[in-house]
Amino acid sequence: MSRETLPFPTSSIPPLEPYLPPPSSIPATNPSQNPSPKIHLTLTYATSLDASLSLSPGTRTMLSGPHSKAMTHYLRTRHDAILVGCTTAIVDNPALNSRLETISSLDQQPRPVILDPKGRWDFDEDSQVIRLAAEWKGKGPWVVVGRGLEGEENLKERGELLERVGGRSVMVEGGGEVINSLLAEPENRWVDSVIVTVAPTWLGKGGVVVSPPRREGQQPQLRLRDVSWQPHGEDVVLCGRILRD
Ligand SMILES: NC(=O)C1=CN([C@@H]2O[C@H](COP(=O)(O)OP(=O)(O)OC[C@H]3O[C@@H](n4cnc5c(N)ncnc54)[C@H](OP(=O)(O)O)[C@@H]3O)[C@@H](O)[C@H]2O)C=CC1
Ligand SMILES: Nc1nc(O)c(N)c(N[C@@H]2O[C@H](COP(=O)(O)O)[C@@H](O)[C@H]2O)n1
Repeated sequence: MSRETLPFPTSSIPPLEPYLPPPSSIPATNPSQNPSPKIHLTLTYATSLDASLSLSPGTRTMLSGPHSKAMTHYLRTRHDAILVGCTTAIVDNPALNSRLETISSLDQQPRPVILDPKGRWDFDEDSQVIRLAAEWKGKGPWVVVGRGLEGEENLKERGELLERVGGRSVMVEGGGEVINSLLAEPENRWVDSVIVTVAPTWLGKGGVVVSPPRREGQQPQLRLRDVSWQPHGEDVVLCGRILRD
C-alpha cells in the first residue's frame, strides 16, 4: 500500500474550522463556567451516493479522491484521538495516522482508539498502527474492551476514557455500526459536528450503510444545522452540526 505524503492547500482550512474543536493551545472550556470540560466529537466518514461506507463489512473500499483524502488527514491533525470499531481495524488494517506533508512531529498525530468489546482485533507487528507507532509515524493505539459508547450509565466512562487518552477531541471514522450507534443516541448527546465526504458513485445493495434507526413518536427527525457543502476535487464535503433535541 502506498504511504505517500499528502498536500492540503491552506485555503481549504478556514471553511472547515467552524466544525472543529478549538486548536489544542486554546482551553476547551472556561473552568469557572463549566467544571466538567467538554469533549468535542466529530463524526467523519466517506460515503457513496447510496450511503455506503464500503461494498461489504469485509471489504475496504476507496471512496475519497486525493483532495478529500488529504482533507481527512488534515482533520486527523486537528483531533486528539481517532476512533474506529474493531471490524474496521480487522478488515482495513488502517494506519490511522496523518500523512499530511506538513507533519513534523508526533504531537500532531491523533491517538488511535479501537472499540473492541470482545478483544477480536488480533494485532501484531504487521498491523499498520503498530508498525507506524514503532517508526514514530503515529501514536500507539488504545484498545477499549467492554461496551464503551452506549447507555446512560456509560456517559461518565466515556468522558474518562477520552481524558485518559489525553484528549479533548475525538474524530470517529467508522465503521457503520459505530456511526449508527452514535446517531441512535437519544438527544444527540455525543456528536458535535459531522463532516462527510460524498463520492460521486453508487456502491449498490449489500454495502455497509449509514442508516440510524428511524425516530418515532415525539422525537424530532435527525437533521443537521449550520450546513456547508465544500467541493474537494470530484467529491463534496458536507459539514454540519447536529441539532440537539
Ligand atoms: N468509508 C469510510 O469512511 C469508512 C469505511 N469503513 C468500512 O466500514 C466497514 C466496517 O463497518 P462495520 O462492519 O459496521 O463495523 P465497525 O467498524 O463499526 O465495528 C463494529 C464492531 O465494533 C464494536 N462496536 C460497535 N459499536 C460499538 C459501541 N457503541 N461500543 C462498543 N463497541 C462497539 C462491536 O464489536 P463486537 O462485535 O466485537 O462487540 C462491533 O461488532 C469496513 O468495510 C470498513 O472498510 C470504516 C470506517 C470508515
Ligand atoms: N476518508 C475516507 N475515505 C475513504 O474512501 C475510506 N475508505 C476511509 N476509510 C477510513 O480510513 C481508514 C484508512 O485509513 P488509512 O489510510 O489506512 O490511515 C479506514 O480504516 C477507515 O476508517 N476514509
